[in-house]
Amino acid sequence: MKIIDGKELSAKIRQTIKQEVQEIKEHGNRSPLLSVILVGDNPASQSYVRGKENACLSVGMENRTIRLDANISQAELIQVVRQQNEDPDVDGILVQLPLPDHFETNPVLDQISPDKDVDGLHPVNAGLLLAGRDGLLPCTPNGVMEMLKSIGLEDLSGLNAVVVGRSNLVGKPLSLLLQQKNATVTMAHSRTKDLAQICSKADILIAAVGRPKMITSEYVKAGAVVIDVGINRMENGKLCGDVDFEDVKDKASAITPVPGGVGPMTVCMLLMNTLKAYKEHESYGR
Ligand SMILES: NC(=O)C1=CN([C@@H]2O[C@H](COP(=O)(O)OP(=O)(O)OC[C@H]3O[C@@H](n4cnc5c(N)ncnc54)[C@H](OP(=O)(O)O)[C@@H]3O)[C@@H](O)[C@H]2O)C=CC1
Ligand SMILES: Nc1nc(=O)c2c([nH]1)NC[C@@H]1CN(c3ccc(C(=O)N[C@@H](CCC(=O)O)C(=O)O)cc3)C=[N+]21
Repeated sequence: MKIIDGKELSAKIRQTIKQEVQEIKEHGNRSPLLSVILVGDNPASQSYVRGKENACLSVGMENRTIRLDANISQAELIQVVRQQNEDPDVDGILVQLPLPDHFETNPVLDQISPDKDVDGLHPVNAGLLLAGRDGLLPCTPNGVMEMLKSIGLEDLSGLNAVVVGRSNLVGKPLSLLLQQKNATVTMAHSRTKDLAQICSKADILIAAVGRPKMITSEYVKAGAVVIDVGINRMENGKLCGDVDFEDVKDKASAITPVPGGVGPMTVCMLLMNTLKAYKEHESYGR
């Protein structure tokens, strides 16, 4: 069984991003800039945002974190998003989710200019993905595809993929990307009947649910590739995936760990999207 090391793979990809950023700056151009908007003081969100700041630093990109009080209004938050849209130095805008309860998420995300939507969550980018056209892809799904590519799974013709979870952030876009690569995709969710039986037909099994260790060996076909997107914080403070790693590892042909799996790839794809947005911005000479 092979462990797909997301930390190692993301470090490798970050290295190429770093080189490109360096070349950009050596030619006297401005640096790509990611702007992260954090509302409130949710500890998990704060830690993710620090992770994004460090990632930008590690590749020499500029980073701006806008920390806002949890009590600001929806209108005030939208004003901040608009300022970032209008700022020509800003290539990428990310509104850290979840927002505090009194905000409506979709109307806020809808305000992000699609060309700066490095999370790939704006309806325009979601629509481009659905249509199989070029746009900014959501980071976690894109990171999973990179992990599959790294073990030689690029064309998925003839393979069955089962994605457990159908969120707009992960399950739904990932299902589309897998299908684009010619996998035969099943999207499973909380209303799915006989989940274990369906999962056990998968050559590629993806867990994006948010239930610690729910995927045990009975869900897994011998030799399957198992990708664990879940990030669950346990009472002891440790992170745990949706897959019961110890139980599944000897049955799978390849498996991603948590931590050190999909999480670091997500952050890496965010940098890649910011660089992509930068290139688009520069070539259109705004
Ligand atoms: N590694 C990373 O970078 C990232 C990790 N995550 C993690 O991935 C996980 C999923 O995130 P996200 O998609 O945002 O979560 P959501 O809560 O938005 O979606 C969860 C999905 O799982 C389904 N589900 C819930 N319970 C079951 C069940 N018992 N059996 C089958 N399906 C079930 C839900 O079904 P239904 O639609 O019917 O409700 C839903 O589609 C979380 O642990 C999250 O922390 C998220 C983003 C990035
Ligand atoms: N607008 C928005 N976009 C997101 O992409 C987004 C979000 N909001 N809100 C929360 C989720 C979650 N998410 C993670 C990113 C990195 C790790 C990550 O790097 N995890 C490390 C461990 C980090 C640690 O130790 O805490 C790992 O798995 O090895 C995890 C989870 C992005 N999300």
